[in-house]
Amino acid sequence: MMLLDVRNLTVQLKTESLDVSAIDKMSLSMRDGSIHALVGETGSGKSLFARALTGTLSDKWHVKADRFFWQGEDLLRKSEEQRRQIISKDIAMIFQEPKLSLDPTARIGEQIEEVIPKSDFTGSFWTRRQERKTLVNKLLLKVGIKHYDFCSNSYAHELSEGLCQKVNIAMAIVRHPKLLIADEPTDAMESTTKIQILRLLQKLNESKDMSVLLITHDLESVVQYADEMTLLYNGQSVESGSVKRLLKRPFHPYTETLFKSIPKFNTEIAPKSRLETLKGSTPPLQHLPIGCRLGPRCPRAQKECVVTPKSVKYKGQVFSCHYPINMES
Ligand SMILES: Nc1ncnc2c1ncn2[C@@H]1O[C@H](COP(=O)(O)OP(=O)(O)OP(=O)(O)O)[C@@H](O)[C@H]1O
Repeated sequence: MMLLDVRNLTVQLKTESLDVSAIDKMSLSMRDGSIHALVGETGSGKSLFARALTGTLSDKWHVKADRFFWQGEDLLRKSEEQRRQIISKDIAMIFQEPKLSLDPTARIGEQIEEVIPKSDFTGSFWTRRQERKTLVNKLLLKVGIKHYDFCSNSYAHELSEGLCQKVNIAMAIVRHPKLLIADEPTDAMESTTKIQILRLLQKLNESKDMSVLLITHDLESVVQYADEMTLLYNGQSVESGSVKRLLKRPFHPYTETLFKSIPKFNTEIAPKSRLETLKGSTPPLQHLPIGCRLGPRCPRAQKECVVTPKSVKYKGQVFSCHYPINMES
């Protein structure tokens, strides 16, 4: 079943000097129980998309979409309040820089206790204190923290980044969300900690049947941990589909270049030769090209590319390009 189906989501920034679509008709469909990666260079709009989904953008951003289905339910037909209730019950989010998400003035245990729903406490008033402690310890154990007493008695600054991210995950799963949005959860972490966090998310996905939207620019993690991916360039969805298929046969030239820019995925490259990259750099929000935003950097761009390409579904993948590659095979 489809967990999430968003079509043509646009996020506009309207100020006195600027009126621009930071996200331009982006679509994303996610299967229930999957790990879906949302991939894109820095500034491509990954976090904006996540915040638009969860309704946490400020008033200067204007969000509209043609379709927003959650577990088969049309959320666009609901009132804002109903939408907020559904989303806050079913979707949780963790962020990069895990220490900043925690309160520096409270011990970890106290912070976790605060997010445990009252309905989880079943004992009498006199046993509450012990019950709270047991629930906190159980949660910490669930995210792989064996020294739970030490952890719950500490402040965020006394713990490592990896431990703080595990605490954030513990707090996020306390209400058993259907979807966990992990916004660059391992950014700037050293590789062993990064693997621990990604494995934990994978384990929770398998054991708790919790879907994960993994926001990242790290393609190696995507290939290892995600089932499906959506690739974003400058606020436009480029291509989406199963990670394995996209790696094997991308239809969009941007997807191909991105995979080829990583030596591990570019087996044809001769020793000491240059890795493939696109010329130029991503334009700022104030100077976005019209039509396909990759146009000025794309080796296959032609006149037609000044018109935004429509999404095409082909062999299980969805891509937006006037001149796709690998179509004949
Ligand atoms: N509060 C804001 N005010 C103005 N522009 C913003 C704001 N937040 C984001 N943007 C712009 O919106 C675009 C998308 O930003 P976003 O943070 O979603 O990118 P991202 O893909 O998540 O990048 P990163 O990987 O660096 O987190 C960027 O051009 C960014 O400069």
